[in-house]
This record gives sequence, C-alpha cells and structure tokens, in this order.
Amino acid sequence: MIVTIDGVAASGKSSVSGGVARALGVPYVSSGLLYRAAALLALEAGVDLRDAPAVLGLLEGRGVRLEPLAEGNRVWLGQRELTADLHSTRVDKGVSAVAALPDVRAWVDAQLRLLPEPFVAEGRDMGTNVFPQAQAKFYLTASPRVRAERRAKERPEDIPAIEAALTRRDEADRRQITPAADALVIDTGPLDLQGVIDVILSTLPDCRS
Ligand SMILES: Nc1ncnc2c1ncn2[C@@H]1O[C@H](COP(=O)(O)OP(=O)(O)OP(=O)(O)O)[C@@H](O)[C@H]1O
Ligand SMILES: Nc1ccn([C@H]2C[C@H](O)[C@@H](COP(=O)(O)O)O2)c(=O)n1
Repeated sequence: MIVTIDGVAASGKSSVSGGVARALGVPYVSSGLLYRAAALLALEAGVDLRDAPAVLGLLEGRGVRLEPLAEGNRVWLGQRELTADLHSTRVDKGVSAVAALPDVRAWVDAQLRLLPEPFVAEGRDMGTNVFPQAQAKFYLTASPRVRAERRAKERPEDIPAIEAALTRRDEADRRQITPAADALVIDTGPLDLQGVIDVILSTLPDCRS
C-alpha cells in the first residue's frame, strides 16, 4: 500500500505524513530530503547547483541514503548524518535549482522506487510521477501567508521574509507542483495539524493496518 501526500513548500507535508503514517503503522518517506541532501553536498563542495554531472557525481559517489522511519526520516552520507543540516536557509534557497535537474530527479526517483511497501510518500510529484499507482493521493495547499506564519515559529526570520522566500520557491518548483488528477486537494489553512490528518484518515478506512 502506498499513500502519497504532495503539496507546496511548508504546507505541512512532513508533519501530516508523519501523523498519517503513525496512525497506519507504516513509515513515511520524505522525498524532499534527498533533493535537500543534493543541494547541501553541492554547496559544501562549492559545486554549481546547475551542474548536473557534478551534482550527480556527489550523490552517486558518496553513498547518500534516505532512512524512512515512522518517527521521522534521516539522511546519511556514509556514516555522517546530514538530517540536521538539511533545513537551513541556504539549503532552502538552493534546493529548487538542483531539483530542476532531470538527472538528479531520475536518481531520486530510483532511490524512492527501491523502498519496500507499505509507506506514506510525501513531496511534490509522488502521486503524479513517482508512484502513479498509489492507492490514495492527497495534495496540501495553504496561502503563502499562512505557511509563513507557521514557519516563523521554527525559524529566526520574520513572517514577510519567509513569505517572500516561500513564494519564490513555489515559483521555482512550479513544474513539480501540479496535483495528480486523482488526488484529494486539501486547503489546510482553516485546519490544525490533527484536523488535516483526520481528513486524510477518514478517507482511508480500508488502508489501515
Ligand atoms: N494544519 C496545520 N496547522 C498548523 N500548523 C501546521 C499545520 N500543518 C503544518 N503545520 C506546521 O507548519 C510547519 C511546516 O510544516 P512541515 O514542515 O510539515 O511542512 P512541509 O510541507 O513538509 O515543509 P517543506 O516543504 O519545507 O519540507 C511546521 O511547523 C508544522 O508544525
Ligand atoms: N518530490 C519532490 C520533493 C521535493 N522537491 C523539491 C522542491 C523543493 O523546493 C525541495 C525541497 O522539498 P521540501 O523539503 O520543501 O518538501 O525539493 C521536488 O522537486 N520533488
């Protein structure tokens, strides 16, 4: 069983996926972390974020691995854990550039398709491109202001700066942020986190393990 939860930046994909996955008793898969790892490695190596062969070389040559767990995803570079470094402002700024590289997308997709079912997969194109065969698909939205207000509780920047950065990232990611035709689109603006999780779980009675 695969459930996909796609959506725009900071719409609640990982928090919601974690809640849904815990309720179902399965892991969740945070695909954006692999793009973030690609951006981090390129930034650390001083590689141009648009240089596909160089970025791909960093990913393939150095053993980047996603560990999907019900309680949270971890990313490893050999024995080094990258997870804590993946949500910095500089990675936020650079990640769309590496995510636009077709070779990097193909590498990420291949890693994801190797994962054993069942799981909840979250990202931008889980329901459209990576797992079109998923049993249930969801797409989360919220206005840039609502998303910025939520993010401001966990970042040092002020709300207008976060809102501007989110709007820029929506624009940069626009090719990947089309909901699957068979996805249920949920505006999370009026809902709290548990409210979104409950909407999803209420449509999944047959998928509970
Ligand atoms: N419905 C909600 N109500 C209130 N806060 C929420 C809701 N959904 C998510 N949040 C909060 O919004 C913030 C962003 O959520 P989260 O990190 O899950 O989003 P995301 O879509 O995975 O982000 P990114 O695209 O940057 O990876 C978190 O602080 C989370 O707790
Ligand atoms: N399936 C995916 C997942 C992520 N991306 C890109 C777009 C985002 O800017 C970046 C980071 O993702 P996030 O942590 O915000 O979910 O990765 C993508 O193109 N496709």
